[in-house]
Amino acid sequence: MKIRTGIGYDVHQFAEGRKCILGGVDIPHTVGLLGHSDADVLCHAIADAILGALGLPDIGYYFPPNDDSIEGISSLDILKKCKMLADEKGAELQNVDSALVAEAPKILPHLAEMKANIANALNLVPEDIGIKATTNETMGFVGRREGIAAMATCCLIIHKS
Ligand SMILES: Nc1ccn([C@@H]2O[C@H](COP(=O)(O)O)[C@@H](O)[C@H]2O)c(=O)n1
Ligand SMILES: C[C@@]1(CO)OP(=O)(O)OP(=O)(O)OC[C@H]1O
Repeated sequence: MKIRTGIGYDVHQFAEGRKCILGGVDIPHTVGLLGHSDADVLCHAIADAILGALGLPDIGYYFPPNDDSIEGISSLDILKKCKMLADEKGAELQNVDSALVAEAPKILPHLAEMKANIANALNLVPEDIGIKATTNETMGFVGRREGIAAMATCCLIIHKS
């Protein structure tokens, strides 16, 4: 048995006319997030944390940004793929922890729904999913409201030798 951890980080910029989807929740906001996918920066950081813990290549390897067939893909489906890859490796995901850095929108009112979505995609329970949010105290690109950053960690147990 092996215990492994992973870390993931992602950034998406704000853009007019896009949705602001975080943890699979379409959060009402004046601008949305730009991306080839649904641009769910939180799910992308979590996906990379899981892939890292599995010793696999990163999200862009499995979901190339130049692949037209995945344009607009739901990042919850990306998490489902990560769960499948974990299953194939005999890995049991234990928990995910994460942090969003954004001046706006307010994340707190949506936390429960976000945790439920992510837990559902990964076949975990909401208590296994940590999500924190903080502003960047007006500093840097996040502080200027140009985008959102997310970071995530995870822990898993690999049962196969
Ligand atoms: N986008 C955000 C940012 C923050 N929160 C919540 O507000 C608390 C205080 O944030 P500070 O950056 O001022 O320390 C933070 O702990 C979160 O609970 C939020 O919901 N959405
Ligand atoms: C899933 C992908 C697919 O294009 O999503 P993007 O919206 O391009 O987001 P990014 O975090 O820049 O890179 C991950 C990509 O693989």
